[in-house]
Amino acid sequence: MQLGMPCCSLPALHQERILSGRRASCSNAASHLPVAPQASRQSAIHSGGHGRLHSEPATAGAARGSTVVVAAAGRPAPGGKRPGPPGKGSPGGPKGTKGKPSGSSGSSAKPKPKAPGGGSSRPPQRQQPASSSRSSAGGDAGRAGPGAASKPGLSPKMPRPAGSSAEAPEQPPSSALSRLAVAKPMTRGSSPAELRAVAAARDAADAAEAKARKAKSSSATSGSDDSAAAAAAAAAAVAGGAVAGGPLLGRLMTANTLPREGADGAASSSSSSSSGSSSGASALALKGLAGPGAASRGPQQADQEGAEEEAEEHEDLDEDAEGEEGEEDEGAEGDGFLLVADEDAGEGGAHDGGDVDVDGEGESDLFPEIQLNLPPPTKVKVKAAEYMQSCVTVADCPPPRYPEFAVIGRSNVGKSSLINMLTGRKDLALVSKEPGKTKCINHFIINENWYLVDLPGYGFAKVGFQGRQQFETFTKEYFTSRPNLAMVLLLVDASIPPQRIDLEYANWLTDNEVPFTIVFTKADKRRKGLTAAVRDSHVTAFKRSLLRDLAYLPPSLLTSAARGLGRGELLSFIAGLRVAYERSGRLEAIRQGMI
Ligand SMILES: Nc1nc2c(ncn2[C@@H]2O[C@H](COP(=O)(O)OP(=O)(O)OP(=O)(O)O)[C@@H](O)[C@H]2O)c(=O)[nH]1
Ligand SMILES: [Mg+2]
Repeated sequence: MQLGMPCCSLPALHQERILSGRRASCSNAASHLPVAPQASRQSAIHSGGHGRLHSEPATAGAARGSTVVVAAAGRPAPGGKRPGPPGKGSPGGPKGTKGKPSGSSGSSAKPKPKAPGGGSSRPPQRQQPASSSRSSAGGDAGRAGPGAASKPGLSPKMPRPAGSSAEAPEQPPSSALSRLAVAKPMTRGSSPAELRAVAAARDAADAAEAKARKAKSSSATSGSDDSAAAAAAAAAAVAGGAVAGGPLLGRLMTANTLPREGADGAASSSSSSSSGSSSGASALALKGLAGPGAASRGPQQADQEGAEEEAEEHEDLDEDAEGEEGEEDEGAEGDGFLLVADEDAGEGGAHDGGDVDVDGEGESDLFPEIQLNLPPPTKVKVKAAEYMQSCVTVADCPPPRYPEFAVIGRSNVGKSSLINMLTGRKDLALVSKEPGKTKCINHFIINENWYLVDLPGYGFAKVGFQGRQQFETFTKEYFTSRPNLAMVLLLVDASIPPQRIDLEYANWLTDNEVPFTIVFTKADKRRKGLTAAVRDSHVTAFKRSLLRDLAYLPPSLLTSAARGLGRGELLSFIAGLRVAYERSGRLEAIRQGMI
């Protein structure tokens, strides 16, 4: 399968003027992803308990979709409601070494180094505090972003209104793109009855699928046509979906009945099929992400592989990161999730969200994870990775010509480090022990055909309310209005228990139909009391907590920027998303000004 091809040359890209505010019109970056949420069950990682997330009435939640989100991705339709930013935002900033603040949306291409936002002894800072970026000139930095904040009904503290299920995203106006992925089975606020219905639907789908497989295998010997069985399975799934969440859910669940790749990589019959039709799409997801077998080889398992490695000081992180320029990524196939090694304590300081209560009673160990219709895993080589610019408004971002992947998470969770690890560059993004380093929307162009974006972290108390508001505002505005945003990587520190602010952020993304994938970080960390098992329990607890609001979990994987763990897996996942994105036609629509 061919990975995304450059639609235009880099020079051309640089010459193009920065897109001027086209935000809200775009429905959603992910809607185009040929994704299909799926209710496959994953074995769970046993953890000791789980978190109790909100104080909100347990509206059981519905599938809010993360799953859906992931799959669906939609952005709130104009006028749609956007719950206010969840947590507290924190400033952050990539390392500024070379470029100039985005604001330079100007036509020019290469950003000039700008004074380090806080810079220090580091080389030229490429990033600048929001307020200083050009966009800020436009008045963005400190203003209440057009995003959520300015929208009615938004509340910076994310608790979503109970019964928000009714907030089902509106269909974006005349979107020429497939909305398959936008389907949102259920939304938060679903009643317990709805949840039970979802569970029943899942069971029905699973049963139907099993039946179809059985029929297929028997037909193989009997020579009978298995299409009837498959159809029956699909029908059953649809029926289940209808019960649980309506037609859309049924549609999504239908995907469940499609052949999918086995956990071990045993390609299913349709693994190479083209996207689009459900029948052709390989219903499988990347190994270890959402596939049925994922469960068995989930993050936890990853631990076992590298569990004994020693943890490293944060400062040494870069040195340990795997991959050098041009290095071929290994492990995209087969090795599944990575990792883990061990080590020391958390950096402290950055969390102010508070641990989530963990109690773990009675929750199922089976985690229903969304399944994406992506191409088979592939090895990815990062041949080129360059810093482009920094800005604080969507209007000042680079032209939306390529699929874009943004990294978000609490301050100090390892966003910039992950970018360096993925690209195999030590100093592409600015890393610091001090929370709040990244302060702008920093664009990096990879292989000249996709963007990686580093964002300010949230939850950094020291920034103060106003500062958090600022960062949150433009960050969320970015999420909800960047037309080419293909996927958000929500980083969650696996070395600490679930943090309320992370859960809130996940809910916010879901509510706003921003597709996201959870990337657990710092899998290598070890300290007293933090063993691989404890780390796994954090991962499990986080997932369980999410399931209190979502019917399905978004894809997730475990990583360690210090060890390079998860690099191949994540690059492969991104490659698949890029292909899906291209096929969706959304980029083309953006290019043609349709979105
Ligand atoms: N042990 C370990 N430390 C890590 C890992 N990833 C990041 N760190 C350390 O965590 C600290 C913060 O890393 P950053 O990449 O700057 O975090 P960030 O999320 O970009 O932070 P802000 O920009 O402030 O929001 C640094 O000291 C890193 O070395 C990891 O995988 N393992
Ligand atoms: Mg950073």
